Order: sequence, then structure tokens, then C-alpha cells
Amino acid sequence: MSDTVESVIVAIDGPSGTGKSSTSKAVAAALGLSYLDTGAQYRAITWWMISNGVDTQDAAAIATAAGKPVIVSGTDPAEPTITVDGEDTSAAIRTQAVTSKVSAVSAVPEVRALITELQRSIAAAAEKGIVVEGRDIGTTVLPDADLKIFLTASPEARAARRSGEIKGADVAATREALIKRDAADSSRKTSPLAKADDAVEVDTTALTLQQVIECVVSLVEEKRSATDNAEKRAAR
Ligand SMILES: Nc1ncnc2c1ncn2[C@@H]1O[C@H](COP(=O)(O)OP(=O)(O)O)[C@@H](O)[C@H]1O
Ligand SMILES: Nc1ccn([C@H]2C[C@H](O)[C@@H](COP(=O)(O)OP(=O)(O)O)O2)c(=O)n1
Repeated sequence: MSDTVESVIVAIDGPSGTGKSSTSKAVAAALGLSYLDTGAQYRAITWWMISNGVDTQDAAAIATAAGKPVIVSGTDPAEPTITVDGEDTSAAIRTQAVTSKVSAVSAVPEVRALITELQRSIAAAAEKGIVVEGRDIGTTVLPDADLKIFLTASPEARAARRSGEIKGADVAATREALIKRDAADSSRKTSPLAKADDAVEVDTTALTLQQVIECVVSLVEEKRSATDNAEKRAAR
């Protein structure tokens, strides 16, 4: 083991309800890394478009307005924050109105270019390293990440988890909405939801959240010690 722990970049991708946010926050906290929820950024720009009367079906109007909002993400895994033009939008970006429109807004190439650039600058500024979660982190945003994880789970498990978060939610309707959003996110032209060729796939259907966290922490530690050993061999 070297005295200094190298900075590490972990990319966690996958569809909705697979456990990306909960896992990424816990892994970042356990390893002393920063944390970035890229879905929150796409939700934030969607919230701004709705709040400012931009038609979310009009890609040209979205492209024109995309550079206007100033989105700032706080990367402490114990207290992740998101503001738009200085306003705390943590709760506002989770409403159904935003959830139902975020796939359309995030499919616009100009939106993706701006948000991708923001994500790369946040990752580059994280001195100890960062866990970044989303849909295209391993494939597009950070293709050189030290470790890439792709989380999956059955639609039934994902719908049950998601509806467990909302009082009185209908599991069947949640399942349909999830499947629809996944299909939109996977079929868009610009950096769709996809597993990178070198990502480790973890099916979380039958795992507890704790088991998923432990699995990812072990994979990061394995990666770190493999890098350490390679450096020692090179120094001999
Ligand atoms: N392995 C798991 N088993 C059971 N519940 C889980 C598991 N992973 C996450 N959850 C729960 O499912 C919900 C969705 O998880 P979340 O991390 O927000 O998923 P994602 O970010 O992929 O949409 C949360 O309430 C979370 O606590
Ligand atoms: N890297 C990313 C992250 C999210 N998105 C888009 C597509 C997703 O449906 C929305 C919302 O993502 P978010 O991770 O908040 O979604 P859920 O937590 O799964 O409900 O943003 C994206 O296009 N690229």
C-alpha cells in the first residue's frame, strides 16, 4: 500500500430504481469521496424550462434557452444540494411534473453538451475522487473512469422500490411510467442510457441495499489495490 490514497473516479449508471442514488451516496461517504447526482441536474434544467414557460416538446426552444439557468450541485454525499440561479430546488425537481418531462428535455443535444461539460468540471475538481451516477457516465461523460458499474433490477423490483417512496402510489402505474421513461432514455440519439463495454453489471433485484453498497465498495478497493500493485511493479 502506498502512503497516499490515489484519487478515484467511479461511474454508476443504470435505469430508474436500480439503487444508483442510495448506493452512490453511501459508497462516496464510506470512502471519503465526493458525490454527483447527474439526474438531479437534468431535473433542474427541466424544472427551469417549465418554470419559465418553455414548451418541453419544442427541442429548438429548449436548445435556445439551455444556457440560461445556472445550475450548481453540492457534492457532499451527506448533504447533496442543487440550486438553480441560487434557488434551492431539491424538492421541486422531484415532482411528477418534472419527472414526466425530464426525458424529453434531457434528449436535446444542446442540453446534454452543457450538462456534460458541467459534470466533467465537477469531477475534475474533486480532489479525493468522486462517485458520479447517471445514465451515460461510463459511456460518455467519464469514459476513463477508474471503475464503471451498471446497476440493473427487474421492473417489478424497481417499481416496488419507487412506489415505496410515495404515499399511496400505485405499483402498476409506477411500473408503466418507469418502463416508458427507460425506453425514452435508452432510445434517444445523443448518449442514451447504456452499459459501457468495460462496466461491471450488478443485478440488484435480490440484493439488499447494504449488499449492493458492500459489493461496490469491494470493487473500488480491488481496483485501488490492483493499481497500487501495478505502480509498485513499474517502480521496480
Ligand atoms: N437493493 C435494494 N433493495 C431494496 N430497496 C432498495 C435497494 N436499492 C435501493 N433501494 C430503494 O429503492 C428506492 C430507489 O433507489 P434509488 O437509489 O433512488 O434508485 P435510482 O437512483 O437508481 O433511481 C429508494 O427508496 C432506495 O432506498
Ligand atoms: N446522466 C444522466 C442522468 C439522468 N438523465 C435523465 C434521464 C432520466 O430519466 C432523468 C432523471 O434521472 P434520475 O436519475 O433523477 O431519475 P430517477 O432517480 O431514476 O428517477 O434524467 C440523463 O439523461 N442522463
